[in-house]
Amino acid sequence: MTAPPASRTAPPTVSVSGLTLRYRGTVALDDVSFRLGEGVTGLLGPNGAGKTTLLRILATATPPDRGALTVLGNDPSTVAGRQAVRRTLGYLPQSPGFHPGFTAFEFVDYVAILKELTDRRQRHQEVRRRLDDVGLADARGKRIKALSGGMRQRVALAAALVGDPSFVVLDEPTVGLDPEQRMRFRELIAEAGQGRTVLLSTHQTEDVAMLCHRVVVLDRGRIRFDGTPAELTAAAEGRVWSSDAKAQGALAGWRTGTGEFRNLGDPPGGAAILEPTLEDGYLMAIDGAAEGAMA
Ligand SMILES: Nc1ncnc2c1ncn2[C@@H]1O[C@H](COP(=O)(O)OP(=O)(O)OP(=O)(O)O)[C@@H](O)[C@H]1O
Repeated sequence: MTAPPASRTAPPTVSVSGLTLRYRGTVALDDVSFRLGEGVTGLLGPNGAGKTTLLRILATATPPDRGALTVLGNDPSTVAGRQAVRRTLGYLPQSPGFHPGFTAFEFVDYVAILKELTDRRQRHQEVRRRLDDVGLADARGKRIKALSGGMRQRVALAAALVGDPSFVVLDEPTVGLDPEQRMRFRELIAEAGQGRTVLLSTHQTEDVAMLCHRVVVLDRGRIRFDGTPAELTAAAEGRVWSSDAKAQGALAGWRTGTGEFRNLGDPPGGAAILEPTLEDGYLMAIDGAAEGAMA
């Protein structure tokens, strides 16, 4: 886990209050409020929790039905505010929507043009720099359709970081990557978090444990936890135990490689208590089982 940035006491970059959004009958976000400052914050939640919806609102791609949002003091509900937010924003969406015929350079350059980097020479320099940073210096001229999944993700990250945005929104950037690529991505995201506000949506609790100074857990459109990864892990303290057979009444329990069962929930008296992991804390949060510690 990275140390909290020194500027944590600085005013928040992003402030969200009472965000609510429905899709016909589905409440995707229900009265969501939080603040983000410098550094990498993880956003964890199961499928359908509302993560992408929240990120799309933060990236000004979708307006909320209700609630207020400010990014570096700008209000995206006005046209001028939206433009100001977009100038300070880097967004890696869940499906980056590449034009497969574009080269890596052309795609990042296209995003740089949308970000209003008008001076051609400076823009091209910036595009080369971002592609170099993600290790794609030799693949600049390659067509996106000829790149591997991991390389495409790196192009998408270069596009998110072009123009040096202050606020970076990453929607599951490590999905589908092999362990080595994920490690490389962690380095890049940690670097991106230096001096910037980064919100990282992921299903990987390991990514959060290794990268984030803070974690927000979203489930069924509501925030279930907001704190440090250590606090989320501590929420499962005394709630994980081992047994020879699957424990009755456990929230979750599975046989591990040693043949013993690892159980999560309310342990029986005398149970062999195990050290919790961040994933245990996360599972408790989404089961609403550790209510005292939850938001
Ligand atoms: N365009 C849409 N029309 C109708 N319902 C939608 C739409 N987009 C999302 N939803 C619903 O809103 C809820 C939140 O979806 P969202 O994609 O934000 O979740 P998520 O946490 O990003 O999920 P995942 O981890 O699977 O990507 C889900 O119930 C989803 O089915």
